[in-house]
Amino acid sequence: MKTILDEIVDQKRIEILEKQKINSIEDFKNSENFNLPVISSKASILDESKSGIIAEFKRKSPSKGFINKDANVKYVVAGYEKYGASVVSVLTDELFFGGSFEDLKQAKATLSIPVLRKDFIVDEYQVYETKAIGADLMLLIAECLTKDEVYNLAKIAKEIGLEVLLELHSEDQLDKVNEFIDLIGINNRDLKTFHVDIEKSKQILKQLPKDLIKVAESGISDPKTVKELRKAGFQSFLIGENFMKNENPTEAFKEFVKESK
Ligand SMILES: O=C(O)c1ccccc1NCC(=O)[C@H](O)[C@H](O)COP(=O)(O)O
Repeated sequence: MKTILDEIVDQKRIEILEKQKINSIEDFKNSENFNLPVISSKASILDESKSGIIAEFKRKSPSKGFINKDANVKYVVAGYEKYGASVVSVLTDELFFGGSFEDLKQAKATLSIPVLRKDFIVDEYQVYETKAIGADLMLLIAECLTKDEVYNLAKIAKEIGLEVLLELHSEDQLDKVNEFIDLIGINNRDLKTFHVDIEKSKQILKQLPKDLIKVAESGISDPKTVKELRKAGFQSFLIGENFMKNENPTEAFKEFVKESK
């Protein structure tokens, strides 16, 4: 039976074929943003004046449906930066997450901290596209890529100046880590069942390469969990729904940061 992740990846491949009729990789290389320097997420996360949190702008999700459909991207991300986010993550998938390139472009135009393109990257076309829309950091999800695919996509990303966050969900994906990866995320959410288990992050942590920045991802809703995960060795925390489910995500973020110190 097809999982939601399979469905998302199938849809991505359809979208790529359609997009290739409109823009080529050459077009991306000639675009305005392509040669602009990226802002380093590694440096921003290691900057102790910030919270270590990668705060996410997320309108809806397959696990929860609509979260905050009409949120104002500029307002929300400006608040994230003001109250101490290290990086802002923006969903760019439209069908399953209600995101868009426009959301990411508006976020980028508002912020001086790095922006993560949160999407399902399965083809080199999307890597060039990620740079062209102005992202600083790109996500690769080990669960939907082979070891060779992770290697090739991350290598291209590095060649064009992007930083790469590789997301793992289990120990058996550790062999997909390579020299082009900058940050490793452990996703607490099983992308097949949507079950969230915070212990997942801690279990895999000890086996991760020492020199890479470690990000605990998904299902974090209690500032105490951040304290716990920081103590265990995580430097960063990717959190979306817990802020976006509020009418004012910025206020929720501000309070959360205060309590997670
Ligand atoms: O969020 C989902 O339902 C989801 C389903 C299938 C694939 C990916 C999914 N989420 C993407 C993410 O990585 C999360 O948005 C991110 O880690 C933040 O999680 P949360 O704090 O739980 O919103």
